Amino acid sequence: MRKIVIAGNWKMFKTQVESAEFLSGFLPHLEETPSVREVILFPPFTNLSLLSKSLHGSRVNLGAQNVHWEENGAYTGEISAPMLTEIGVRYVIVGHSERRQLFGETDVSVNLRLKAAQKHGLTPILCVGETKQQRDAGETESIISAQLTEDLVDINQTNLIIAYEPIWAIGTGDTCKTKEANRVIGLIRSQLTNPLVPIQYGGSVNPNNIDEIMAEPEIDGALVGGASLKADSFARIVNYQ
Ligand SMILES: O=C[C@H](O)COP(=O)(O)O
Repeated sequence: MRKIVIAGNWKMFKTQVESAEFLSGFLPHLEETPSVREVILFPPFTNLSLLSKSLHGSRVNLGAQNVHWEENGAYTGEISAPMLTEIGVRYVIVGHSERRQLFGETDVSVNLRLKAAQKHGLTPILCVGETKQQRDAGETESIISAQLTEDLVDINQTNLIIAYEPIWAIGTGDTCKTKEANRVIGLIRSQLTNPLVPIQYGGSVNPNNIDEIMAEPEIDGALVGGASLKADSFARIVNYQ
């Protein structure tokens, strides 16, 4: 059985006060959540310590939005895996398209980050996906295949989650059709050596489309941006039917 993983990526949103407000609205809803669903929050780095304490004893896991491959060094603005594990972080997003497009991360550095995460016992969520231009040119499969080939060199597939995030669907309200997301996720799975790797869909997931998305057989969860910022909205997603 593959794991179901529902994750909220807060990106650069929420102060500590706002995070605490979110938790007081969100956590009570988890009493209804089936225990097989893994729930993860990815706040900004500045909120990790606070959430680590607040989530202690709850069923919500904590994740970071990125990790550097070195354990320490002169890398201004970066955070290392031991710094994250020390405060109770268990998951990390690697290769998000915003990191690739806005901050110049490459498949080479994505691979290094994945290795560092795994070496220190973090479970990475590797993000892959195509742009609108690439999709229109019929390049979806080849782009994703190339990303997987380069990103997964020497990566242990027993401690890995993948998120298929078509870039044109992120933050646009233009969700990928569920059948199409299911098809692409099936293709991703066919390229893996471990058939049990959970593969999420991400891109304009919201309370109105989550039931349909999760009804697809290949889709093992969701990586949610905007709709994870409000307690009621993310609770409805986590408690999909
Ligand atoms: O990491 C999350 C994704 O980028 C999706 O963001 P979104 O749900 O706001 O489209």
